[in-house]
Amino acid sequence: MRYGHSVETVRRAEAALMARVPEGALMQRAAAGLAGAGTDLLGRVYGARVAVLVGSGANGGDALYAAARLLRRGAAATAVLLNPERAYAEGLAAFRSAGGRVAAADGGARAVARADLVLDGVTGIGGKGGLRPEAADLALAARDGRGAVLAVDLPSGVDADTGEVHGPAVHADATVTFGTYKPALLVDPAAEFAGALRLVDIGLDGDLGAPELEALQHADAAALLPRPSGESDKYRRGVVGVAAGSERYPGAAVLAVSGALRGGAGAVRYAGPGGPAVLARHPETLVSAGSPRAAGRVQAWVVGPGLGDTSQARTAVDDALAADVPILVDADGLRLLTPEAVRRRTAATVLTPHAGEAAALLGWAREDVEGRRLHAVRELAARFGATVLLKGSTTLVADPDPGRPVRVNATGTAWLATAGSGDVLSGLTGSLLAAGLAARDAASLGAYLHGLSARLTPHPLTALDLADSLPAAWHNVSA
Ligand SMILES: NC(=O)C1=CN([C@@H]2O[C@H](COP(=O)(O)OP(=O)(O)OC[C@H]3O[C@@H](n4cnc5c(N)ncnc54)[C@H](OP(=O)(O)O)[C@@H]3O)[C@@H](O)[C@H]2O)[C@@H](O)CC1
Ligand SMILES: Nc1ncnc2c1ncn2[C@@H]1O[C@H](COP(=O)(O)OP(=O)(O)O)[C@@H](O)[C@H]1O
Ligand SMILES: [K+]
Repeated sequence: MRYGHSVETVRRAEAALMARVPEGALMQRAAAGLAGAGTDLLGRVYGARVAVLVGSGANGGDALYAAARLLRRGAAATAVLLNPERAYAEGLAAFRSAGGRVAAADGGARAVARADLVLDGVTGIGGKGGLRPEAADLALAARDGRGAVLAVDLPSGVDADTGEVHGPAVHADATVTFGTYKPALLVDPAAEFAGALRLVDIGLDGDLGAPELEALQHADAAALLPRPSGESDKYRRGVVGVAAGSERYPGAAVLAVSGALRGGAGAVRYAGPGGPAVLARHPETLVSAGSPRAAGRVQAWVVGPGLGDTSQARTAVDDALAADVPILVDADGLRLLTPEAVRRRTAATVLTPHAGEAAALLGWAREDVEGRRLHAVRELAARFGATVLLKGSTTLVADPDPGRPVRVNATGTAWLATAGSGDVLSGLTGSLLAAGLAARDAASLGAYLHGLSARLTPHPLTALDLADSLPAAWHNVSA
């Protein structure tokens, strides 16, 4: 598992560790990691030009010490001090004694424009609000300059805990972060500013408390994959019901079923008007034309993709909500439910909105959901008392228990932004529910396999291609 911790947790761990190690040791560990990453970006340090953006906190101190290391290896470095009286004094002294220059008050942008490498040490976990104007100007100069931009701990200007970005921020090619990931490095829009991530171990692990965020890694996904055993038969493996598609949108039924068939359940029952289209593509499906209540027993229902808003659609949603098995509600299904109906349920409910659907459920503007994804997904989970998978450039899974870390999916790719790929995800995740996974595991494993499958599919991909690559994603995870 990869973890993201809040600023408060990091500060507490840092204080506990600092009490046990010599003064300055953590900053030296940070600076060594940073100089290593800078070296990798530069390729050749000797003769390279480095610009160092220095705010008035320890983030600037890290950058100055790292630049001192690069100076000793033959680089030329210029520091741009945002607040000359308050730059990290010991770091500045080390930088100067290694031969570093300080830019004149108006020479910062020029130093940045000419640099091969820009070290962004304006703000780290101490940053508050959007960048101030002078810092914002330097962030823009770094973006427009020719050199690589390496952010120290976080790209300056992003909100460490929420992943929100208010105004200009440094757009980094890479970020070196210390001790643990911060939520902003894993959640858009901030994560977009961070570039490639490198975690430097500064010895914080033992002192870190509970994380805010966690991201499945291959081994975690492998451990969750349902596998048939000697005692398995198709019913014991779990049967997933799919109530999706309509006369108008029969394709959604086909796509949801194609995901469901590759999710580990032993059988897929389809209930609704899309039966002929489903059978034409997937003859192994158990098809009935009526509502979920009239279909046979299942261990989980998927309801919503392409349902429309007819009375038949409403009945399908009501039936699924009334079933005493885990359900996943997506797309049109989300428009047809109320928080009360979801809260009344005793079995698990997974809601899978994209930003527009989440906005409608919350009564927010879509941009607010996209700008405040962590807040939105937590708020939805709390209001509905359900597990919520919020789709988009970052996929997040929040549990109704607010004490549990939000899961963030690291496998996604923008190639997933293709019509019908969400239907495949619904079927897949519902199938994992039917196979017996807990709601947050099913949702986060579903997102993991879905993203991985997109990476294994030649581009540009279609939703059906994506479903066809799911077995390869399973194999990739379990190999
Ligand atoms: N955790 C650890 O274990 C370790 C942490 N380490 C490092 O320490 C960093 C945290 O250092 P920190 O606490 O000194 O705060 P930091 O991020 O430098 O920024 C604060 C300064 O920025 C300013 N400022 C604020 N907002 C601003 C804005 N919008 N626009 C412009 N300026 C703004 C604000 O200035 P002021 O408001 O006071 O004028 C304040 O002085 C951490 O990220 C990591 O790099 C490592 O050394 C290794 C061990
Ligand atoms: N920019 C992006 N980066 C990564 N994944 C994306 C991006 N845009 C969309 N996705 C993913 O693509 C899928 C789209 O689902 P959805 O919005 O329900 O589309 P549809 O209704 O057409 O099936 C989701 O899994 C979502 O997370
Ligand atoms: K920074």
